[in-house]
Amino acid sequence: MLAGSVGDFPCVQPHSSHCALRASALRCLALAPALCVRRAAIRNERRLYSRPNVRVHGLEHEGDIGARDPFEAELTSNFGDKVLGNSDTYHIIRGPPRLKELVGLATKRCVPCENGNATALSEPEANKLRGQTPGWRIIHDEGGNLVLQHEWKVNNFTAGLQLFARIGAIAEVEGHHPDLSLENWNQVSAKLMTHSVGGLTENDFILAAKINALELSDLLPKKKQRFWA
Ligand SMILES: C[C@H](O)[C@H](O)[C@H]1CNC2=NC(N)=NC(=O)C2=N1
Repeated sequence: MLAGSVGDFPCVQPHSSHCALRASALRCLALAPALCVRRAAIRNERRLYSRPNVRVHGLEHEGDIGARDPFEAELTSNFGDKVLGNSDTYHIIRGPPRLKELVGLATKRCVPCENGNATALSEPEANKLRGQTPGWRIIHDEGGNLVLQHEWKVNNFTAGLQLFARIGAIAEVEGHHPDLSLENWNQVSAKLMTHSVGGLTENDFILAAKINALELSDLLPKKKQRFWA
């Protein structure tokens, strides 16, 4: 009575459907281990492919897709100016999407600083604001005053003049103006300082952030997008 396949088991009840039910239940039981193994394999496969295996700073953050706020050390170390390889490659550290709208420098307006109410920022204060204006660096002019500078290599001389025009339009709206130069036909430089104060004020960083928000891709050579985090 015990030998053979499931179908050989005698039906102990006269009612044939009960017998069929019992036989199919036994068949399922017999198949269960194989089904369990298969289902576990599918689950495992899905688990492996459903979580992006993203490595951030040598750690594996499951589900973390990458962008993060800059660390304090990166901000104060002008990280953006010291990247390896192509030093003028854009490394955009993306904060939470609404951060810029709420508190970003680009949303602020320059304030008139003729009435002596503005004072020049100290170098540490300037360095802190510089962290919000990637691509700009702080240099000293011949008088030792702090200046915020950005250089672009544009496609051609005409692109340089167009870049002047786009920067000039913002400067006129804000009532705050950079010193612009176009040399060697495709090297544009913008230097920002608050002349009435003889140093850097928040106005300079606001204008720099607004210039950073300009769409300039049509004026600049295509560059390889590099991501670091
Ligand atoms: C009257 C006018 O608003 C002032 O002269 C503005 C014009 N643009 C300016 N631009 C800059 N960079 N510094 C200034 O002090 C300044 N002053």
